[in-house]
Amino acid sequence: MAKGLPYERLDQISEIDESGAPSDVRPSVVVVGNLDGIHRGHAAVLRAAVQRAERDGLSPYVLTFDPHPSVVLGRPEPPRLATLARRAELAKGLGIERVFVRTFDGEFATWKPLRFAKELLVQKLFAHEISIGQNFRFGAGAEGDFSKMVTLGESLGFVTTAHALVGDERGPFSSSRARAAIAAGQMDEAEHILGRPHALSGVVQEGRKLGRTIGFPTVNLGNVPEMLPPDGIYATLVEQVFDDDVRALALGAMSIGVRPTVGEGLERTVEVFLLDFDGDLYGAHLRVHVVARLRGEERFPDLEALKAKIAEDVAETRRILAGRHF
Ligand SMILES: Cc1cc2nc3c(=O)[nH]c(=O)nc-3n(C[C@H](O)[C@H](O)[C@H](O)COP(=O)(O)O)c2cc1C
Ligand SMILES: Nc1ncnc2c1ncn2[C@@H]1O[C@H](COP(=O)(O)OP(=O)(O)OP(=O)(O)O)[C@@H](O)[C@H]1O
Repeated sequence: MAKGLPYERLDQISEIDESGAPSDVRPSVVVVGNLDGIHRGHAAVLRAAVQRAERDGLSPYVLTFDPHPSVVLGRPEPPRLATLARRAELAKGLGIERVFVRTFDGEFATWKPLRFAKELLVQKLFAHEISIGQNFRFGAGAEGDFSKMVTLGESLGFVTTAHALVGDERGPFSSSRARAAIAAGQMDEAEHILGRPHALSGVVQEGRKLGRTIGFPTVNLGNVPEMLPPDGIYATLVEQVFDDDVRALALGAMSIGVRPTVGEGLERTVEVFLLDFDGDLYGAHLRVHVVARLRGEERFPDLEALKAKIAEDVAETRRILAGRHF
């Protein structure tokens, strides 16, 4: 496994058949799916798989795909709720032992359900049980479904369990529903679906340092891989991510936008004013949990007016996040 990655890639292995299984694989319960964001429905399937693995003396594994199958199928890639590394971290937090990733390329997209079940699930991952949600589809043209998996298991020697869909009065929780909530700036709805606030991540970059002159220095996050909510101002909880640890850092008032008060045609930035924090964070890896949307981005007549509004945002951030834990 590549150092520092909480998951293991199956790409070469699945293409070079004679190389056999990845090392040290044990008889397993395998949860299969994109699992983007690991929302509450995914979490229920994962927890149930971990319990069954314990009961039956098996190892609980995840098999997921990268990039998202849409890319190969000619559809635009949906914005990511969580990176592969974060998905693996969340799955492991629920008790999953190993997370395997199969590169989803044009060739893999042509695999029939039988080949998928036989070559990947049984021969590589030693699956004795497969755990999926009722709506799971797999194989070329998405022709495989739960009953297909049951039939395949009967001939290949594994048991398939379908977890009842988990949801609320508006329907099952899904990655698409979480994306729609984020796109609408409904961070409480996103949190309801995900079971935790949507999080952005990135490395702190140099900004224009204008924030200092107005009394609100900000950390600028570069290359955020996760889906951004719409431009505007948000109350956030900020953590610092280290190689083997994640630590609470500060409450943050975050601005996403093009800063119309400062200039015309500026690039979009994601920047956070950290409350009660003083220190150098250039190069630090941060995780920003987006709890609530405060307002849209506005163009103020001058920096004094912007400064007064940011002070209000900060007070509002404190109020909203009072008593909230990281
Ligand atoms: C809580 C907060 C709210 C902000 N709201 C706005 C806004 O409504 N309009 C705007 O033009 N810029 C807004 N900004 C962005 C500021 O213009 C920006 O922080 C400032 O220009 C400093 O930029 P710098 O990173 O280049 O130093 C906001 C920033 C923060 C931290
Ligand atoms: N609400 C849910 N309850 C139980 N299981 C679910 C739920 N949503 C998805 N699953 C199961 O979790 C696994 C991974 O699902 P996947 O990430 O592919 O779907 P999804 O969350 O519905 O995403 P999308 O909205 O992009 O279709 C599948 O086995 C799927 O059936």
